[in-house]
Amino acid sequence: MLDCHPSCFTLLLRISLFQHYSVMTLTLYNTLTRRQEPFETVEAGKVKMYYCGVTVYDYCHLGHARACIVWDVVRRYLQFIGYEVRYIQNFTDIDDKILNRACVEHSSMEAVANRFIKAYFEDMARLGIREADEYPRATHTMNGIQRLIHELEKKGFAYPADGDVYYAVRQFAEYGKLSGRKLEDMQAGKSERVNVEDPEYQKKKDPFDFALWKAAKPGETAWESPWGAGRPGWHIECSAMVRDRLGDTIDIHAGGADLIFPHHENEIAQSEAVTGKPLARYWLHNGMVKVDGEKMSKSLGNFITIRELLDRGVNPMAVRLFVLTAQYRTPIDFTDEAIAAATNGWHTIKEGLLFGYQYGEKLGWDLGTGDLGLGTEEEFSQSPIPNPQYPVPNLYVERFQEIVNNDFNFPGGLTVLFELAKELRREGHILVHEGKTETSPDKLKHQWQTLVTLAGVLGLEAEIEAETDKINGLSDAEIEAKIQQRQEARQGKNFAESDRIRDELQAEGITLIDSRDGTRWHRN
Ligand SMILES: Nc1ncnc2c1ncn2[C@@H]1O[C@H](COP(=O)(O)OP(=O)(O)OP(=O)(O)O)[C@@H](O)[C@H]1O
Ligand SMILES: [Zn+2]
Repeated sequence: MLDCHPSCFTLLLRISLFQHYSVMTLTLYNTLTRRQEPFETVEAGKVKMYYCGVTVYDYCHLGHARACIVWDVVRRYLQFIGYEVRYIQNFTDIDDKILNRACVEHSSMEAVANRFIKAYFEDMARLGIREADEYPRATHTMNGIQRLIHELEKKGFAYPADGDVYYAVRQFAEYGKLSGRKLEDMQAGKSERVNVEDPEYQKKKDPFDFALWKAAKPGETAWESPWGAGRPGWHIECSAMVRDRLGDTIDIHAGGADLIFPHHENEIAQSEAVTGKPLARYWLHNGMVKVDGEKMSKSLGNFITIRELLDRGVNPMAVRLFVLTAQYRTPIDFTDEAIAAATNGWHTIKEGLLFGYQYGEKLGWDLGTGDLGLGTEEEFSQSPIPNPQYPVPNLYVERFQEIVNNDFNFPGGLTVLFELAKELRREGHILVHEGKTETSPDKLKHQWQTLVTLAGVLGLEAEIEAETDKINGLSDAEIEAKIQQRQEARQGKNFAESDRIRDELQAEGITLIDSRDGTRWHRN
C-alpha cells in the first residue's frame, strides 16, 4: 500500500483520469477556435459532416486526391470508433471556369460538369475512396439557395443591385472570426488594388461585400429568380446544401486550407446570419499538396492528375500512403522521391496484408468458412471494420487509437501498421527457411487480423487475388531453383547469363543479396 498524503492521492487520481481522458477522447484542432478540443457531437454517437468538394471543370489532381483521402479516412476512423456518420460532399457545377470550358468546347455547362463528375467517380474508385452518402449539386439546390438569399435580404444582410444580390459584410458583427482577419486591416491592404472601374465594384456598398446572386449576361446559362435571371454565387451554394441536407448546425465542416478565406468565412456569415446558430462545431482543414512550394492547382496549371499518376504505374495504395504519412493539416511536397518512398512503404504493408493468404494454410489456421475470418466479400467492402468478430480490441488497436485520437494523427497510426507488417514478414521468412515460425500460429493469426482491420480503417487494401497470384507466380521453390541456375552460370563464368537471371528475378520483385555465405533473397 502506498504511504501517501491525501493530496498525493488526488494528484494520482488526476493523472490517471487525465491518462484515461487522453487515451479515450478524440481531440481535434479546430480552425475556428485555434485550439485542439475534445470532440463532442451535437447528437451523441452521431456525426454530421460536410466536405467542400470539387468544381467540376477538369480532371482531379493529386491535391484533390489528398483532400478526398483525408476526409475518407476521417470518416472511416469515426465509424471505427463507433460513430454513425452522415457524410455529404458537394459538386460545384455552376462556375465561371465551367462556363469558360463549355464555351471553348462549344458545349454546355451541364455537359462539362457531367463529364468531369463521371471522371471524378472513376478516379476516386481507383483510390478506394468510399462514396459519400449524398453528392448535392448547385444546379439541384436552386430552391434552397434562393430561399436563403431571400431570408438574408429580409433580415437586412443582403441587398439587390441591378440584377445582382450582395451580402453586406458590415452587418455581420462576427465577420472574420474563422480566418482571424479584420475588415479594417483588409481594407488598408485592398485600397490600392481596387479597380474602381469594375462594374461589380460600383454596385457594391462595400468592396468586401460578395455576390449571392449574379445577373446573367446575354446568352449565359441562367435560372429564374425574384431578382431576375441569373445564377448563384459560389459561397451560397454550400450554405444552402448544408442546411438542406444536414440542418442548421453540423459537427464537422471540412475542406482544404485554401478555402478558409473567403469561402468558409462567407459560408459562416450567410448561414449564421439566418439561423442565429453556429454552422459547424468543428472546422477542419487539410493542408495543401504543393509543387516547388506552390499550391498544386488547376488554375496554376502545375498539377498532375490522379489518372496520369496511376496510369504511370503508381499504385493507388502508395498514393494513399503518400497522403497519410503526413499529418493532415501540414502542407506536403509532391516529388518523385516522396512517391517512391510511399511505394516502398506500401510493399511492406502489402506483404503483411497477404501473410494470411500465403501462409495461413501452412500454419494450420482454422479457415472456417474459407475466408480466414475476414467475413464475406460484401461485409469486407462495406464495413469500416472488416469483421466485427475480429479479436479487437487488443494492445495494437488501443495504441493505434490512442495515437490517432490526437488530432487524427494518421502518420503515427501507421507506425503500428508497419510494426505488425514487418513482424509478419519476418515470421514469413523464418517459416519459408526453417519450416516453422517463432511466434505461435494463433498469435500470428491474431496479429494478421489486427493488421487487416487497422489497414482497412486507413483504406489500405491489397487486391488479394491479383497480389497473391503475383506472389504465387514465382513460388519460393522456383526462386531457389533460379538462384541455383545463376550460381551454376557464375561458376561457369557465364556472367551474362547470371546477370540475366538476376534481372529477371528483379523484374518479378525479388532482390538477391550475395555474400560469402551464399545468396539470400527477399521480395520487394
Ligand atoms: N493542392 C491541393 N492540396 C490539397 N487540397 C486541395 C488542393 N487543391 C484543391 N484542394 C481541395 O480540393 C477541394 C476542391 O477544390 P477546387 O475544385 O476548388 O480545386 P482547385 O484546384 O483549388 O481549383 P482552382 O485551381 O481552380 O483554384 C477543396 O476542398 C480544396 O481545398
Ligand atoms: Zn463550400
